[in-house]
Amino acid sequence: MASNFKTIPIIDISPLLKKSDDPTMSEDKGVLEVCNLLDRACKEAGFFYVKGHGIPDSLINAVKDVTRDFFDLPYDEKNKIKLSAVTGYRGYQRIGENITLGVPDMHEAIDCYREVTPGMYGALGKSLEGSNMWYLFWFRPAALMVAKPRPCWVRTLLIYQKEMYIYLLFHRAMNLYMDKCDNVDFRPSNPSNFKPLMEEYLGLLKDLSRRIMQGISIALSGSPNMFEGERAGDPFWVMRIIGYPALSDSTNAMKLDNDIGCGAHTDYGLLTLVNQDDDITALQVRNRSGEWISAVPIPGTFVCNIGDMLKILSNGLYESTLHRVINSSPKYRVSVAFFLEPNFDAAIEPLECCVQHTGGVAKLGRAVYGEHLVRKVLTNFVM
Ligand SMILES: N=C(N)NCCCC[C@H](N)C(=O)O
Ligand SMILES: O=C(O)CCC(=O)C(=O)O
Ligand SMILES: [Fe+2]
Repeated sequence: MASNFKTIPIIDISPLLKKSDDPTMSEDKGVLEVCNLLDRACKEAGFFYVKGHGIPDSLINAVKDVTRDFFDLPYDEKNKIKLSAVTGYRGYQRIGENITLGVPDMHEAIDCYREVTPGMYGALGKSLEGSNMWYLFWFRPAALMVAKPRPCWVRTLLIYQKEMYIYLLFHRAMNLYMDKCDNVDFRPSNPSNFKPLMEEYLGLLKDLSRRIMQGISIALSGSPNMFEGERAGDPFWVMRIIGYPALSDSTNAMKLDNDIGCGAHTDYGLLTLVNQDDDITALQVRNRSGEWISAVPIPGTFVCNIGDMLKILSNGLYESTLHRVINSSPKYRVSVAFFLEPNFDAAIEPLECCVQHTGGVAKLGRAVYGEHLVRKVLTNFVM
């Protein structure tokens, strides 16, 4: 239900954050003002900037710096944490590996997901089983061999599932071991603070996005905790660490054929928070008449947008707006997108309060979030 918006609103959410632990928050005047602004933004654009979010600028910038450091590494180094089916689709994807609308995207990225342990979500979660790859392991190939198909006599002993289990345990043990060994020879120094920095950031963004969801609950005339419990009380999350080559980057032959950093798409979950480079305008948002409106960087803010699951929950009152990225600047652009999602196994359907606000009929069908995500992930890559 997006409108013909020309600009993306900026919302100071500090009054909402101040009251997020207060059970009577929905009676607070300051909170209600923020919720009104959220409601308008979610109806009109499905996009807004948030300021007054409390995440220090120094951390926001350090996350982008470490991202740039990673993508500056030679390709062979980056590929040591290569994304594949075996890693649960976590890790590094080179330029052109992610596909949108059938076209290779001109970005490279590290995809991270909440850890999925073997059997955690049964068959639904199988393809995403794994934990994130924060280190460039020189002994990772050895770990991968544990999970690779073996000669027949071994295969009869170790069926794929067992191999996977061993691999995941090994991977986790390596992570624990690496955490303990600061500055030991084999520990890559590139970038040395990658994991602790990203994990600190993740922790804060999970918390922040859940608090914004409280505001959205109130905006939808529900209780502040409408998204807790079975819907998103144990939320899944996704983080994409992304780099977009500069227009003039002649090292990238594919760039000649396609200048789209990321093709037009909607996000899959509830709410996305994008931390983008301050000096390059590249993210574009589509309004109802099909015009592309730039989400010009505003330092110190996050660009926030609605995902497919919140569109369903709101019975279409809020739009998961199409957006794309085109980096036509002569500089390499980085962004880090955090996605708050529902519980992995949540069955998502229009909320009663939203059905009432939209003519009394459920316009959108039910979806199991994990199925939606897995369907997307499995069609996003050529491998
Ligand atoms: N989790 C998110 N939003 N990922 C977006 C990735 C880029 C779009 C993807 N190839 C697609 O076609 O959906
Ligand atoms: O890089 C950006 O600004 C946005 C990225 C994005 O839309 C996504 O990864 O879903
Ligand atoms: Fe997106």
